[in-house]
Amino acid sequence: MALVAGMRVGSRVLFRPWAWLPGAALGRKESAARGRVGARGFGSQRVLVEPDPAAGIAVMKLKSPPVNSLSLELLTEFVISLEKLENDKTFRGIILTSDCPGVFSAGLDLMEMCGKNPAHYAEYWKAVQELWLRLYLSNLVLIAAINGACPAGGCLISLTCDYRVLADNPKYVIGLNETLLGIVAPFWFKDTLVNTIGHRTSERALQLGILFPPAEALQVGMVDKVVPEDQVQSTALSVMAQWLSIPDHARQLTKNMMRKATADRLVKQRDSDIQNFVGFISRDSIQKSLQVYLGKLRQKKG
Ligand SMILES: CC/C=C\C/C=C\C/C=C\CCC/C=C/C(=O)SCCNC(=O)CCNC(=O)[C@H](O)C(C)(C)COP(=O)(O)OP(=O)(O)OC[C@H]1O[C@@H](n2cnc3c(N)ncnc32)[C@H](O)[C@@H]1OP(=O)(O)O
Repeated sequence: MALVAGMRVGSRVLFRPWAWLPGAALGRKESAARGRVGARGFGSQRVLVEPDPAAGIAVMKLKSPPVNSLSLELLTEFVISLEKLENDKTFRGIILTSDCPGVFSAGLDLMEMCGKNPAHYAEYWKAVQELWLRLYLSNLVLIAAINGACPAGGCLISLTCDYRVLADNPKYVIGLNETLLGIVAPFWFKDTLVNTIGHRTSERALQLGILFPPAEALQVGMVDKVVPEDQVQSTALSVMAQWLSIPDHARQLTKNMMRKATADRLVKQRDSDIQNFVGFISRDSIQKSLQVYLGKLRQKKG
Protein backbone atom coordinates (compact mmCIF):
# COMPACT_ATOMS: atom_id res chain seq x y z
CA MET A 1 0.00 0.00 0.00
CA ALA A 2 1.34 3.39 -0.94
CA LEU A 3 1.24 6.32 1.45
CA VAL A 4 0.25 9.63 -0.11
CA ALA A 5 0.59 12.67 2.17
CA GLY A 6 -0.37 10.61 5.17
CA MET A 7 -3.19 8.84 3.38
CA ARG A 8 -3.19 5.07 3.10
CA VAL A 9 -4.18 4.21 -0.44
CA GLY A 10 -5.61 0.78 -0.99
CA SER A 11 -7.78 0.64 2.10
CA ARG A 12 -11.20 2.25 2.23
CA VAL A 13 -10.38 4.87 4.85
CA LEU A 14 -8.00 7.06 2.95
CA PHE A 15 -7.38 9.97 5.23
CA ARG A 16 -8.17 11.06 8.74
CA PRO A 17 -7.13 14.69 8.55
CA TRP A 18 -8.23 15.43 12.09
CA ALA A 19 -6.17 12.69 13.70
CA TRP A 20 -3.24 15.03 14.06
CA LEU A 21 -5.20 18.17 14.87
CA PRO A 22 -4.64 19.63 18.32
CA GLY A 23 -7.63 18.93 20.53
CA ALA A 24 -9.00 16.36 18.12
CA ALA A 25 -8.72 13.44 20.53
CA LEU A 26 -11.95 12.47 22.20
CA GLY A 27 -12.23 11.84 25.94
CA ARG A 28 -12.28 8.33 27.40
CA LYS A 29 -16.05 8.26 27.80
CA GLU A 30 -16.54 9.37 24.23
CA SER A 31 -14.01 6.85 22.94
CA ALA A 32 -15.86 4.06 24.73
CA ALA A 33 -19.00 5.08 22.90
CA ARG A 34 -17.31 4.36 19.57
CA GLY A 35 -17.43 0.99 17.83
CA ARG A 36 -19.29 -0.66 15.07
CA VAL A 37 -22.58 0.89 14.26
CA GLY A 38 -24.42 -2.20 13.00
CA ALA A 39 -27.97 -2.24 11.70
CA ARG A 40 -29.69 -0.76 14.73
CA GLY A 41 -30.22 2.96 14.94
CA PHE A 42 -27.95 4.81 17.30
CA GLY A 43 -27.16 8.34 18.11
CA SER A 44 -27.61 10.64 20.97
CA GLN A 45 -30.16 12.99 22.37
CA ARG A 46 -29.58 15.58 19.65
CA VAL A 47 -28.33 13.51 16.70
CA LEU A 48 -30.34 10.56 15.44
CA VAL A 49 -28.57 8.09 13.21
CA GLU A 50 -30.57 5.66 11.11
CA PRO A 51 -28.11 3.21 9.54
CA ASP A 52 -28.80 1.14 6.45
CA PRO A 53 -25.75 -1.14 6.44
CA ALA A 54 -26.94 -3.06 3.39
CA ALA A 55 -26.91 0.15 1.36
CA GLY A 56 -23.75 1.40 3.08
CA ILE A 57 -25.41 4.62 4.12
CA ALA A 58 -26.85 6.30 7.20
CA VAL A 59 -29.35 9.09 7.61
CA MET A 60 -28.25 11.53 10.26
CA LYS A 61 -31.00 13.74 11.67
CA LEU A 62 -30.33 16.81 13.78
CA LYS A 63 -32.82 16.84 16.61
CA SER A 64 -32.27 19.82 18.85
CA PRO A 65 -35.62 21.61 19.01
CA PRO A 66 -36.88 24.11 18.35
CA VAL A 67 -34.42 25.16 15.62
CA ASN A 68 -31.29 22.94 15.70
CA SER A 69 -29.14 25.84 16.77
CA LEU A 70 -25.58 24.58 17.01
CA SER A 71 -24.99 24.51 20.75
CA LEU A 72 -21.78 23.09 22.19
CA GLU A 73 -23.70 19.92 23.03
CA LEU A 74 -25.06 19.51 19.51
CA LEU A 75 -21.64 20.16 17.97
CA THR A 76 -20.06 17.53 20.24
CA GLU A 77 -22.71 14.91 19.58
CA PHE A 78 -22.54 15.63 15.85
CA VAL A 79 -18.77 15.03 15.77
CA ILE A 80 -19.07 11.80 17.77
CA SER A 81 -21.74 10.37 15.46
CA LEU A 82 -19.76 11.39 12.42
CA GLU A 83 -16.63 9.74 13.73
CA LYS A 84 -18.52 6.52 14.49
CA LEU A 85 -19.70 6.32 10.90
CA GLU A 86 -16.30 7.29 9.50
CA ASN A 87 -14.67 4.51 11.52
CA ASP A 88 -17.11 1.82 10.42
CA LYS A 89 -16.14 0.49 6.98
CA THR A 90 -19.74 -0.51 6.35
CA PHE A 91 -20.62 3.09 5.65
CA ARG A 92 -19.80 5.04 2.51
CA GLY A 93 -22.27 7.88 2.72
CA ILE A 94 -24.42 9.99 5.01
CA ILE A 95 -27.61 11.88 4.29
CA LEU A 96 -27.73 14.83 6.60
CA THR A 97 -31.13 16.24 7.43
CA SER A 98 -33.26 17.72 10.20
CA ASP A 99 -35.77 16.24 12.58
CA CYS A 100 -37.10 19.73 13.47
CA PRO A 101 -40.02 20.73 11.26
CA GLY A 102 -39.33 23.73 9.06
CA VAL A 103 -35.73 24.27 10.10
CA PHE A 104 -32.59 22.52 8.87
CA SER A 105 -30.46 24.45 11.36
CA ALA A 106 -30.67 28.02 12.66
CA GLY A 107 -26.88 28.16 12.63
CA LEU A 108 -24.60 28.85 15.53
CA ASP A 109 -26.34 29.06 18.86
CA LEU A 110 -26.57 32.74 19.71
CA MET A 111 -26.81 31.87 23.39
CA GLU A 112 -23.29 30.40 23.18
CA MET A 113 -22.00 33.72 21.86
CA CYS A 114 -23.81 36.08 24.22
CA GLY A 115 -22.94 37.04 27.77
CA LYS A 116 -20.35 34.29 28.29
CA ASN A 117 -16.67 34.50 29.25
CA PRO A 118 -13.65 34.33 26.90
CA ALA A 119 -12.83 30.74 27.92
CA HIS A 120 -16.33 29.67 26.92
CA TYR A 121 -16.12 31.51 23.59
CA ALA A 122 -12.77 29.81 22.90
CA GLU A 123 -14.14 26.35 23.69
CA TYR A 124 -17.20 26.98 21.59
CA TRP A 125 -15.26 28.24 18.58
CA LYS A 126 -12.88 25.29 18.73
CA ALA A 127 -15.89 22.99 18.54
CA VAL A 128 -17.26 24.90 15.53
CA GLN A 129 -13.88 24.61 13.78
CA GLU A 130 -13.69 20.91 14.61
CA LEU A 131 -17.06 20.09 13.10
CA TRP A 132 -16.29 22.08 9.95
CA LEU A 133 -12.92 20.37 9.46
CA ARG A 134 -14.37 16.91 9.92
CA LEU A 135 -17.31 17.51 7.62
CA TYR A 136 -15.33 19.34 4.96
CA LEU A 137 -12.69 16.61 4.68
CA SER A 138 -14.96 13.66 5.33
CA ASN A 139 -14.16 10.48 3.43
CA LEU A 140 -17.84 9.72 3.19
CA VAL A 141 -20.22 11.03 0.59
CA LEU A 142 -22.27 13.67 2.35
CA ILE A 143 -25.62 14.69 0.90
CA ALA A 144 -27.62 17.45 2.57
CA ALA A 145 -31.37 16.90 2.46
CA ILE A 146 -32.36 20.44 3.40
CA ASN A 147 -35.89 20.29 4.74
CA GLY A 148 -36.11 23.69 6.36
CA ALA A 149 -34.58 27.14 6.81
CA CYS A 150 -30.83 27.08 6.53
CA PRO A 151 -29.18 30.34 7.64
CA ALA A 152 -25.55 31.09 8.58
CA GLY A 153 -23.92 28.12 10.38
CA GLY A 154 -26.72 25.88 9.07
CA CYS A 155 -25.80 26.93 5.56
CA LEU A 156 -22.12 26.33 6.32
CA ILE A 157 -22.85 22.76 7.33
CA SER A 158 -24.78 22.15 4.13
CA LEU A 159 -21.93 23.68 2.11
CA THR A 160 -19.53 21.08 3.48
CA CYS A 161 -21.66 18.39 1.86
CA ASP A 162 -20.93 17.02 -1.59
CA TYR A 163 -24.46 17.73 -2.82
CA ARG A 164 -27.43 19.75 -1.56
CA VAL A 165 -31.11 19.00 -2.16
CA LEU A 166 -33.46 21.76 -0.97
CA ALA A 167 -37.20 21.48 -0.39
CA ASP A 168 -39.20 23.90 -2.51
CA ASN A 169 -40.75 26.10 0.14
CA PRO A 170 -40.30 29.88 0.10
CA LYS A 171 -39.68 29.84 3.85
CA TYR A 172 -36.66 27.60 3.41
CA VAL A 173 -34.08 30.26 2.77
CA ILE A 174 -30.37 29.53 2.70
CA GLY A 175 -27.28 31.71 2.96
CA LEU A 176 -24.60 33.26 5.12
CA ASN A 177 -26.53 36.14 6.68
CA GLU A 178 -23.97 37.05 9.35
CA THR A 179 -23.81 40.74 8.36
CA LEU A 180 -27.51 41.09 9.19
CA LEU A 181 -26.56 40.27 12.78
CA GLY A 182 -23.72 42.81 12.74
CA ILE A 183 -21.12 40.05 12.71
CA VAL A 184 -18.68 38.81 10.11
CA ALA A 185 -18.41 35.37 8.53
CA PRO A 186 -14.86 34.16 9.21
CA PHE A 187 -12.51 33.48 6.31
CA TRP A 188 -13.19 29.73 6.26
CA PHE A 189 -16.95 30.26 6.04
CA LYS A 190 -16.21 32.63 3.16
CA ASP A 191 -13.82 30.17 1.50
CA THR A 192 -16.42 27.41 1.69
CA LEU A 193 -18.97 29.66 0.01
CA VAL A 194 -16.55 30.89 -2.66
CA ASN A 195 -15.62 27.28 -3.47
CA THR A 196 -19.31 26.58 -4.03
CA ILE A 197 -20.76 29.63 -5.80
CA GLY A 198 -17.73 31.61 -6.94
CA HIS A 199 -16.15 34.87 -5.89
CA ARG A 200 -18.44 37.57 -7.27
CA THR A 201 -21.68 35.94 -6.15
CA SER A 202 -20.15 35.28 -2.72
CA GLU A 203 -19.01 38.87 -2.40
CA ARG A 204 -22.52 40.13 -2.95
CA ALA A 205 -24.19 37.40 -0.90
CA LEU A 206 -21.85 37.87 2.06
CA GLN A 207 -21.92 41.66 2.20
CA LEU A 208 -25.70 41.82 1.89
CA GLY A 209 -26.25 38.76 4.09
CA ILE A 210 -28.56 37.33 1.45
CA LEU A 211 -30.84 34.46 2.42
CA PHE A 212 -31.79 32.92 -0.91
CA PRO A 213 -35.21 31.34 -1.46
CA PRO A 214 -35.08 27.98 -3.29
CA ALA A 215 -35.27 29.13 -6.94
CA GLU A 216 -32.54 31.73 -6.43
CA ALA A 217 -30.43 29.35 -4.35
CA LEU A 218 -30.53 26.95 -7.27
CA GLN A 219 -29.74 29.68 -9.77
CA VAL A 220 -26.59 30.84 -7.92
CA GLY A 221 -25.47 27.26 -7.23
CA MET A 222 -25.95 27.38 -3.48
CA VAL A 223 -27.93 24.16 -3.84
CA ASP A 224 -27.80 21.53 -6.55
CA LYS A 225 -31.46 20.56 -6.74
CA VAL A 226 -34.80 21.93 -5.58
CA VAL A 227 -37.62 19.41 -5.26
CA PRO A 228 -41.10 19.27 -3.72
CA GLU A 229 -40.90 18.89 0.02
CA ASP A 230 -42.09 15.28 0.04
CA GLN A 231 -39.36 14.28 -2.40
CA VAL A 232 -36.31 15.60 -0.56
CA GLN A 233 -35.42 12.31 1.09
CA SER A 234 -36.01 10.12 -1.98
CA THR A 235 -34.03 12.52 -4.16
CA ALA A 236 -31.17 12.51 -1.69
CA LEU A 237 -31.19 8.71 -1.80
CA SER A 238 -31.05 8.53 -5.57
CA VAL A 239 -28.29 11.16 -5.70
CA MET A 240 -26.41 9.12 -3.11
CA ALA A 241 -26.67 6.02 -5.31
CA GLN A 242 -25.09 7.94 -8.16
CA TRP A 243 -22.19 9.15 -6.00
CA LEU A 244 -21.67 5.68 -4.55
CA SER A 245 -21.32 4.24 -8.04
CA ILE A 246 -17.87 5.89 -8.18
CA PRO A 247 -14.97 3.88 -6.69
CA ASP A 248 -14.29 5.25 -3.21
CA HIS A 249 -10.54 5.66 -3.52
CA ALA A 250 -10.78 7.74 -6.70
CA ARG A 251 -13.60 9.89 -5.39
CA GLN A 252 -11.97 10.42 -1.99
CA LEU A 253 -8.62 11.41 -3.43
CA THR A 254 -10.37 13.80 -5.79
CA LYS A 255 -12.39 15.34 -2.95
CA ASN A 256 -9.24 15.74 -0.93
CA MET A 257 -7.46 17.36 -3.86
CA MET A 258 -10.31 19.86 -4.24
CA ARG A 259 -10.68 20.70 -0.53
CA LYS A 260 -7.42 20.19 1.33
CA ALA A 261 -5.90 23.59 0.62
CA THR A 262 -9.00 25.33 1.98
CA ALA A 263 -9.01 23.20 5.13
CA ASP A 264 -5.27 23.66 5.60
CA ARG A 265 -5.71 27.42 5.75
CA LEU A 266 -7.67 26.99 8.95
CA VAL A 267 -5.57 24.13 10.30
CA LYS A 268 -2.49 26.34 10.07
CA GLN A 269 -4.07 29.11 12.09
CA ARG A 270 -6.62 27.50 14.38
CA ASP A 271 -5.36 29.21 17.51
CA SER A 272 -5.21 32.68 16.02
CA ASP A 273 -8.65 32.14 14.50
CA ILE A 274 -9.94 31.31 17.99
CA GLN A 275 -8.29 34.42 19.40
CA ASN A 276 -9.83 36.55 16.62
CA PHE A 277 -13.24 35.14 17.36
CA VAL A 278 -12.94 35.63 21.12
CA GLY A 279 -11.71 39.22 20.69
CA PHE A 280 -14.44 40.02 18.17
CA ILE A 281 -17.37 38.44 19.96
CA SER A 282 -16.35 39.92 23.34
CA ARG A 283 -16.62 43.49 22.06
CA ASP A 284 -19.42 45.44 23.72
CA SER A 285 -20.69 46.64 20.33
CA ILE A 286 -20.93 43.06 19.01
CA GLN A 287 -22.63 41.81 22.17
CA LYS A 288 -25.13 44.66 21.81
CA SER A 289 -25.82 43.76 18.15
CA LEU A 290 -26.43 40.12 19.05
CA GLN A 291 -28.77 41.08 21.89
CA VAL A 292 -30.75 43.33 19.55
CA TYR A 293 -31.00 40.50 17.00
CA LEU A 294 -32.13 38.01 19.64
CA GLY A 295 -34.70 40.56 20.84
CA LYS A 296 -36.06 40.85 17.29
CA LEU A 297 -36.29 37.06 16.98
CA ARG A 298 -38.27 36.90 20.20
CA GLN A 299 -40.50 39.88 19.28
CA LYS A 300 -41.41 38.23 15.99
CA LYS A 301 -43.57 35.87 18.01
CA GLY A 302 -45.33 38.30 20.28
C1 LIG B 1 -12.13 40.60 9.63
C2 LIG B 1 -12.90 39.64 10.44
C3 LIG B 1 -12.85 39.93 11.86
C4 LIG B 1 -13.33 39.16 12.78
C5 LIG B 1 -14.07 37.89 12.53
C6 LIG B 1 -13.76 36.97 13.59
C7 LIG B 1 -14.58 36.07 13.98
C8 LIG B 1 -15.97 35.91 13.44
C9 LIG B 1 -16.99 36.31 14.42
C10 LIG B 1 -18.19 35.78 14.47
C11 LIG B 1 -18.65 34.75 13.53
C12 LIG B 1 -19.93 34.16 13.97
C13 LIG B 1 -20.55 33.38 12.84
C14 LIG B 1 -21.97 33.14 13.16
C15 LIG B 1 -22.68 32.25 12.51
C16 LIG B 1 -24.08 31.97 12.87
O1 LIG B 1 -24.59 30.94 12.52
S1 LIG B 1 -24.95 33.10 13.81
C17 LIG B 1 -26.62 32.51 13.84
C18 LIG B 1 -27.37 33.11 12.70
N1 LIG B 1 -28.69 32.54 12.64
C19 LIG B 1 -29.76 33.22 12.27
O2 LIG B 1 -29.70 34.36 11.91
C20 LIG B 1 -31.08 32.49 12.32
C21 LIG B 1 -31.97 33.07 13.37
N2 LIG B 1 -33.20 32.32 13.47
C22 LIG B 1 -34.21 32.46 12.58
O3 LIG B 1 -34.14 33.18 11.63
C23 LIG B 1 -35.44 31.65 12.87
O4 LIG B 1 -35.40 31.22 14.20
C24 LIG B 1 -35.61 30.42 11.96
C25 LIG B 1 -35.95 30.88 10.52
C26 LIG B 1 -34.37 29.56 11.94
C27 LIG B 1 -36.79 29.57 12.47
O5 LIG B 1 -37.93 30.36 12.59
P1 LIG B 1 -39.14 29.88 13.52
O6 LIG B 1 -39.43 28.46 13.22
O7 LIG B 1 -40.22 30.89 13.34
O8 LIG B 1 -38.55 29.87 14.99
P2 LIG B 1 -38.34 31.14 15.95
O9 LIG B 1 -37.69 32.25 15.21
O10 LIG B 1 -39.61 31.43 16.66
O11 LIG B 1 -37.25 30.57 16.96
C28 LIG B 1 -37.62 29.66 17.99
C29 LIG B 1 -36.73 29.91 19.18
O12 LIG B 1 -35.37 29.67 18.80
C30 LIG B 1 -34.56 30.79 19.08
N3 LIG B 1 -33.49 30.85 18.08
C31 LIG B 1 -33.61 30.98 16.76
N4 LIG B 1 -32.41 30.96 16.15
C32 LIG B 1 -31.51 30.84 17.14
C33 LIG B 1 -30.08 30.75 17.15
N5 LIG B 1 -29.34 30.80 16.03
N6 LIG B 1 -29.45 30.63 18.33
C34 LIG B 1 -30.18 30.57 19.49
N7 LIG B 1 -31.53 30.65 19.55
C35 LIG B 1 -32.19 30.77 18.37
C36 LIG B 1 -35.53 31.97 18.97
O13 LIG B 1 -35.02 33.08 19.64
C37 LIG B 1 -36.75 31.37 19.64
O14 LIG B 1 -36.50 31.38 21.02
P3 LIG B 1 -37.67 31.65 22.06
O15 LIG B 1 -38.25 32.99 21.73
O16 LIG B 1 -38.64 30.53 21.87
O17 LIG B 1 -36.99 31.66 23.38
